[in-house]
Amino acid sequence: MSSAPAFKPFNLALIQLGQVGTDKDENLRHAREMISRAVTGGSDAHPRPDLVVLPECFNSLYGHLHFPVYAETIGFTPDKPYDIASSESQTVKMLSAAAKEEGVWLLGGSIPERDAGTGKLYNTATVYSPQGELVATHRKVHLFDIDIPGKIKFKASHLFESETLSAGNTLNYFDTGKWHEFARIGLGICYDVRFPELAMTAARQGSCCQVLIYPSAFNTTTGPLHWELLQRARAVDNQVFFSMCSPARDLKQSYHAWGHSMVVDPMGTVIAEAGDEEAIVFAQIDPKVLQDARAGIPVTTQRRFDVYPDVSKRVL
Ligand SMILES: O=C(O)CCC(=O)C(=O)O
Repeated sequence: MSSAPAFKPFNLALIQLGQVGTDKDENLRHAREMISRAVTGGSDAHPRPDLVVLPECFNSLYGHLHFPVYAETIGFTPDKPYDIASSESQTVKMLSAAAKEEGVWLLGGSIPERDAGTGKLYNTATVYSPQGELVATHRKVHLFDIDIPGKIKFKASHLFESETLSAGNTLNYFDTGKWHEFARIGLGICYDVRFPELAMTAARQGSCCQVLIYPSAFNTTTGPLHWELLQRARAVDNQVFFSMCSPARDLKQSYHAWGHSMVVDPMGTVIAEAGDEEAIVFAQIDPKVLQDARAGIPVTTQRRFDVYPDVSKRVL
């Protein structure tokens, strides 16, 4: 079991990125520009962010036909230093430089990744320290294959993720250690939010994350139904901060993202939310809200593992 990590107030910025098109260089250029804007765009109401987040699949069009074309080899091994200079990934190099130049923690959304050993493709999130180190990755664990008759069919359509992607098989978090330690942050990607066990394991005794952040890209069918509901549910049932960062909606592309990048506090209150256009959403994360939620509604000490199993028992 991990010891309880530090949790201090910090500022979060979600980039609801627009203009993601066919040109990867242009996608990266625009993302870089928006990272700068997020860092300098604070105000009295929204102080300079400590952590900036990009959405799912931010350097590529979304869909299984695009993943092999845009995929990059990352080659990250947990607990081993990663050499950015010899990375084969153009996107990793850009994100590392951006984090270092801006002096900010960066959860660099997700990108299609090709594993150098197996050749398999993954939907992978990467995280950078303000020194530009690649400190964590998360390969999407649950692939997005759904079929709602008459509404939306990703199964066997050009968007069906498992046509080309493989599922990750590890749970991941990162600590904002060293010179400015503020939280332990659990990772997931989009459809992962539908599986409460993943959030539960990250938030509870396995790792004690206080904040869970999932780069995402819901759509205009399931977005209005479940986007907010799922985030508030994961926040309340684990008494943690929960956030998903979406691309902006672009009706010129075949995939219409829902937008509404959001931050929810441990009581289930939506404390920040975008519309559907390009935007930067700022939120102040206050540990006292988590402490008060857990003190006032002490489900943590009231669970009845003599009646039902503790499914979060696995230690990350
Ligand atoms: O779960 C949903 O409704 C949407 C999931 C999704 O868009 C994704 O995983 O990319």
